[in-house]
Amino acid sequence: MTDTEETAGEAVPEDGSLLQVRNLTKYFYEQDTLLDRLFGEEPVAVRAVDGLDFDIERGETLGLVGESGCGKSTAGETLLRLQQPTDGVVRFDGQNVYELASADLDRFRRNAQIVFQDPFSSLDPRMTIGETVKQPLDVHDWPLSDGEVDTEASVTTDGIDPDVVSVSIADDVDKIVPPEDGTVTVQVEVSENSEEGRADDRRADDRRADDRRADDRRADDRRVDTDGDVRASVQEDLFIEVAANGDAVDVTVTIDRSDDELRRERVEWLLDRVGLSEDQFDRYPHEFSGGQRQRVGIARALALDPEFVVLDEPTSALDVSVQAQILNLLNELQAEFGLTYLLISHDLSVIRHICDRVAVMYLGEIVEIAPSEEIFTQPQHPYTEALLESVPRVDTDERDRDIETLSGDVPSPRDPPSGCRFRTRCPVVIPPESVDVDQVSYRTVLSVRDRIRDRDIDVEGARELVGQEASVGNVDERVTERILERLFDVELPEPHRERVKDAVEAVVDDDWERAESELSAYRSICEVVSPELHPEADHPAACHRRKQPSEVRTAVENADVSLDETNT
Ligand SMILES: Nc1ncnc2c1ncn2[C@@H]1O[C@H](COP(=O)(O)OP(=O)(O)OP(=O)(O)O)[C@@H](O)[C@H]1O
Repeated sequence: MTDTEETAGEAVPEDGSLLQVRNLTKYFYEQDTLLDRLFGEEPVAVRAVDGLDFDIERGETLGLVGESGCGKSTAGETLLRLQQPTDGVVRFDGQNVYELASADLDRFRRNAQIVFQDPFSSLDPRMTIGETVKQPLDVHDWPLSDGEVDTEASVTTDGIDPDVVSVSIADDVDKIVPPEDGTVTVQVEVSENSEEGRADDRRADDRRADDRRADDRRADDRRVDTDGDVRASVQEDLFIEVAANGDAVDVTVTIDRSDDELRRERVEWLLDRVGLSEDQFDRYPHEFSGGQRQRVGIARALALDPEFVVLDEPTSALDVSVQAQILNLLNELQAEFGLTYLLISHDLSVIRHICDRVAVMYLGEIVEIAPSEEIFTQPQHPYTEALLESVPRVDTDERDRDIETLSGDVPSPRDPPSGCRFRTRCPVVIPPESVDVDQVSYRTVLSVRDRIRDRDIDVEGARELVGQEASVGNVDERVTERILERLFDVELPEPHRERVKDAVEAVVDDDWERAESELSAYRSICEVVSPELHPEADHPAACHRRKQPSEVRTAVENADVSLDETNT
């Protein structure tokens, strides 16, 4: 059975990972309206996410890093099923999330949440922050009671014959007490009531008259009720009533609050847990700072007690001084609630602060994935090396690294470069064996060649300029020289300058095909074969200079170009 044929109900994780992503692909189609089709326009695919493979272990934080526009947010949203994938499978706890329906889908939606980048626009200004955090609880009808769950009492007695005690537990206590193996067990203690207990009981009665919900609690954090000589207690968030009738003792345990009251209690607890205060429940977002608003966003994401949270640039809209506080909070919450995170960020210093492993993304693809420290100390992909240039150095070894910085913009995902997508900006493109050339000259020749391919050389403009000059001699030769001057400003060594000159002469002759063939010998394996992540490598990098899967090596061998081993 293939991944796509898999049934939603199957819960068979391949290993212990919480999340398994296989070939996750998301294309957006432009020029795809009815009108476009009427006018004969072809749909254009924006390849935002193009075949991602990774796992996230339980309790782990995986970082997804890359420049703006490389597809990080689309990946995060697609794996949460906020966007429909074009292809691929995401298994959460062994289940294919794209095939989930009804109750399974609801469970996934509760279990997998997102914190958005911008705490200013992600909160509704008309809702109080309490309402904002409470909204997912309302939408999912929290707290949930499962009719299949059994309830039972575990009764301990002191001075009371256990045989005379009868305990009734409300069916819906699983809204508060989590079941284990399909059963909720409530610990009930029944004992003789002491003088001290009676006094407490009278005080509790007085308080109950004022506010039963909030104050009916004793110092030992248990709910207590007494009747005559009998005292019964249960965990503090449940309500207990005891009735001593002759020799019989009847104990009833209920929840005693409406769902709405329970939701409010949870929101107050969450606000407190993220460093805000329950008193702020009725305040509006505009009364809060950016950091506080992001705390609200985090409380909201945690409202339904998820296992997995996508953190999409959670600190990039915040002042640097506040960023560390939010990252520390996320760390604490992860430890407290056993959360698993996917942290999306363009900022490697944020990634370093919090991630166990890092996946580096470029133009819709993962180009390197490894434990966080290895990414920072032994980057394998030239793109990762270039990204690291923007991060302040931590130790001397790293300070001494000698790496060229990243130039230019990320190419359009509408028409990504062939082969290695990074090769148009890569400082270490591999030349063919037959071409002995330094990297700067090689990249210069390639850029001339690409302009010839794109017919992007203005011969007429050069002719006009030459026509205005008062020089003598062959016009075409002067036009060629003029174009060469404009195309590059480095001194190209021979024979490369001569070859480029021949190509430009062909352009001036208006023979673009001959021009292309003059430079065809410069074709790099990087533009012919796509490098891949080796599935068995500990630290895979999608670069021809690194260990490649056998199918890539075969494609390289079969290609018309071969790797120059001296450059690897
Ligand atoms: N709805 C859409 N329609 C068409 N193209 C889209 C759509 N959403 C995103 N894209 C394109 O997909 C590519 C990836 O965008 P995405 O927002 O996922 O990148 P990113 O790495 O998260 O960048 P940023 O940090 O700037 O959000 C971009 O080129 C973007 O323009």
